Amino acid sequence: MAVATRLMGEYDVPEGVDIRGRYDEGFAGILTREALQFVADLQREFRGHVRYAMERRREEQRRYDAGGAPGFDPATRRVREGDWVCAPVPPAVADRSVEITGPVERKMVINALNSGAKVFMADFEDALSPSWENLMRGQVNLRDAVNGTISFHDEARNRVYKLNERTAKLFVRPRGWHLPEAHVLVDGEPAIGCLVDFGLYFFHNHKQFRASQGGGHGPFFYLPKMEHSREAKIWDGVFERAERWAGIERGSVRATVLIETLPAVFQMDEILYELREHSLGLNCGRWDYIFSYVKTFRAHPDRLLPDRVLVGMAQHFMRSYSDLLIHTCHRRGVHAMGGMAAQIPIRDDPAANEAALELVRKDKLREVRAGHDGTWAAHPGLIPAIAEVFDANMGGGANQIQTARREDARAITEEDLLQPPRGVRTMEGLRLNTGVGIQYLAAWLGGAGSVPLYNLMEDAATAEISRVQNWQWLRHGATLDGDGVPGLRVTPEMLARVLEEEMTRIEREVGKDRFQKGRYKEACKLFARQCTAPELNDFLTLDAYNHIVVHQPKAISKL
Ligand SMILES: CC(=O)SCCNC(=O)CCNC(=O)[C@H](O)C(C)(C)COP(=O)(O)OP(=O)(O)OC[C@H]1O[C@@H](n2cnc3c(N)ncnc32)[C@H](O)[C@@H]1OP(=O)(O)O
Ligand SMILES: O=CC(=O)O
Ligand SMILES: [Mg+2]
Repeated sequence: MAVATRLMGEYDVPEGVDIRGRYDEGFAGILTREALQFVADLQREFRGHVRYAMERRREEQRRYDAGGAPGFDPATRRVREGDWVCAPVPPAVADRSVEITGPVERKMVINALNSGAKVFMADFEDALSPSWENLMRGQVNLRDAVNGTISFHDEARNRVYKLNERTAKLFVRPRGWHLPEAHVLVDGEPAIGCLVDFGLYFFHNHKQFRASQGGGHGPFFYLPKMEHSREAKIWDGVFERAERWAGIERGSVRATVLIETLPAVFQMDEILYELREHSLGLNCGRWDYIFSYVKTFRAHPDRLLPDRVLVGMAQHFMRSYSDLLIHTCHRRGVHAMGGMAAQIPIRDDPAANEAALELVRKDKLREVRAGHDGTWAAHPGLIPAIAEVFDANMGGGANQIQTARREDARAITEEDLLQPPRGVRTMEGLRLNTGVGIQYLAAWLGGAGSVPLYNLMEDAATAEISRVQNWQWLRHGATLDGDGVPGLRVTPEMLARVLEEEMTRIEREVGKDRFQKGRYKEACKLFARQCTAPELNDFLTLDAYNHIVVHQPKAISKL
């Protein structure tokens, strides 16, 4: 009988699975044979559906490129007009007034769970650079967090971090459908990243989570970047498959879907319908939504965006999206979550800090008055101010699902949702996009997926806006109409000059040493290539991902 020999320093994998990431004993506790079998089964069952859904995305984009636009689908009118509701919200998460988000980094996980927020969304997505190390450490951190054993020793400060008695409820955001996981091969192909994230987390945590956090429900998830209800249907199938495997009740797993692509705003009822037994509502992912507006209309020169800083929630198309999302969720009996204000605390300047806090308060006041049931905080320092605004304006309830029906939003039309944002385009806008884009990418290549830049939080979604806006302005030779210089158009020469000047400025700001040690030059090259590509690439992180994949050679010594 043939006996498979496992080499020392090699993961114990089931048939058809190959792990190409670094071996680590801690990671091996996550990448067990049984867990990998579960992940491989998910891949095999759903990869065909995902491939088809991605092909349909490309097909739709070709239609938009030919002059079309997204809209409500006449074929699903009955779903939109029907009187169905989603499964009731589990009591454990009825109150989600403040949710903190952050990457799955060990200290941050502890800080976020202790932050006083009702929910912590642990992020494998916009806030994480998906290197093998980050992903696997993230899984270890989440397992330890769910088990309640997580701790962290900050040696520099000689401070030990542990969980408080009361912690936020954990939601996990896996990557989007489009991202592969190059370190996990199933049947010779890179795995679908989000099924690795979901599968490993679910496998190791479902039991403990339901007992300690979910009150019999859970685990809970956030689902990013979907464009169509068929993609939500795949997730529904994944959840059902996981529930059957675990022998738990159908509808235990719950998820909030981010509405953060322009096509998805026309599919909100349909998305909730597909997930109606597993739904925990929708969230306004405003930053990716802006990115998606540019991407969807990349071939439409009449829809050029103004400066990034001017595309806020006060723009008609953004307000319409948030209002319709609230109406849709409340009609279906689930949470309508608000989004992320980009401001973060400014430690060394009290006046600037107060001004930033005031902007956050204003944004949150708009959200709660509009009817949102909760919102996101990027930083623990913002939680008291955000909680105060929500507590004072939610009428004493855990949420506004029954009290803020927003029937007026029924009148929102396709034109409202597509109306181009207003404002000027400036050289300063081009510079800011460029400087932020390069610095973010340099951080991402170095392993940090969310960073503070010029007192704002930047992550993959905000960086995408910078990239696609530069691309759009260049592609269509946009006129910079806010600088008082008539006829100033964005050209390849202008962008090349701005790239060079921004690199000089970044070097000055971060210092020669950090500049040399950092990955700024590589980031600049990548960012420039993305901004000048003849065809707009779908995702910055897809191109950049190749730069962070590290395949390990096979181990050599025997067990
Ligand atoms: C578009 C979207 O998708 S939004 C959602 C995705 N983006 C995010 O989740 C961004 C989350 N925020 C962050 O990552 C961070 O706040 C940053 C990178 C913007 C700033 O982080 P820092 O520079 O570390 O901030 P700062 O130095 O002020 O941190 C102070 C303390 O707060 C902690 N902290 C800051 N943000 C967070 C957070 N989101 N969650 C948990 N802890 C946090 C830090 O770990 C630090 O802890 P310590 O005092 O124990 O060392
Ligand atoms: O994920 C959130 C967003 O705004 O993008
Ligand atoms: Mg997003």
